[in-house]
Amino acid sequence: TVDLAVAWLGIQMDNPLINASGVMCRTVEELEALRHSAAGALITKSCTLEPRKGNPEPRYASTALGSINSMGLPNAGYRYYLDYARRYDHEHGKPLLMSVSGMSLEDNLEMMAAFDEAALPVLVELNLSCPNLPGKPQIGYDFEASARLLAEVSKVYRRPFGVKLPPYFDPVHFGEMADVLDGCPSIGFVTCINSIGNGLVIDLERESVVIRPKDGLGGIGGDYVLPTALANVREFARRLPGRHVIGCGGIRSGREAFMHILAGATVVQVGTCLYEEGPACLARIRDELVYLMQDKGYRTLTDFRGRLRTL
Ligand SMILES: O=C1NC(=O)NC(C(=O)O)N1
Repeated sequence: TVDLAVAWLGIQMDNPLINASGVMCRTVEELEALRHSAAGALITKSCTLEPRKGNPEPRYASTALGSINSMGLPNAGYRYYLDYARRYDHEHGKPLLMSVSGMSLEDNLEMMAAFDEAALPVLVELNLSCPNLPGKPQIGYDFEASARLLAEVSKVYRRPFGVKLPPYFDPVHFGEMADVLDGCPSIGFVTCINSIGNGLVIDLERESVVIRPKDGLGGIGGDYVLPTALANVREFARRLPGRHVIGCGGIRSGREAFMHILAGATVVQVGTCLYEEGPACLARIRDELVYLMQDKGYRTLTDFRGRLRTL
């Protein structure tokens, strides 16, 4: 028999699959559907201080190989998600993670202080990587700003938390961001990766872009991003041995889930595939992972986590 159980950062999951923040997690109805799915845990849509409508539509499109999105952080505001977390049955339910993505340092500090005050048994994932706010850079690409933000947040949020990172594409950058995170003891986990920012998908028949915001630029997800996601998981897992890495990017079957864990991920998040296929994909991916482990003779995730061979 295969055992998919994972215990990390004080939470217990019966399988390593979580939705990627932003997918199927903006409303209580969506979160409840996730809670009743095969997900081992669930995470809320990145919240801002006040509710946001987000970017003008069309702002999401799928392609044969994945997706492009420029949602623009549409969400009900942090109080809505904090309220859901207050009413949540943490004792008997699946672990609840909360994503926070303030529009400014002050907004992030105000929200994180409120989460600290609420003292709920949730894990917070601070989003450093939304690529879709016109005129706003991804904080994760500014190492000083990231270090300052994490130092300030650690003062108002006195428990371990995580960060959602953008993809990096150069060992120098893996090293610089790992140094920033190494210098922040509050960081218990890093989620690699967010979408690959500012891609452009073209509709050949219409000779047009496919989403309205930013003249068609948006975050890329799906099959396109798997190699980049795996590299970021492996590089941060190597550089931050005492922290957990959540793998996200390109998972659509047990095979990619296995690869992320082999590369060092403790647990994984599913985005584009969940958006396109719906919550049933989580049971399918979970079962595929079990069969793959059986074929390979593994009984638990620790039997192969982080054991990617090099040549
Ligand atoms: O962090 C984010 N990543 C994305 O790919 N899209 C959303 C968004 O645009 O809200 N945010």
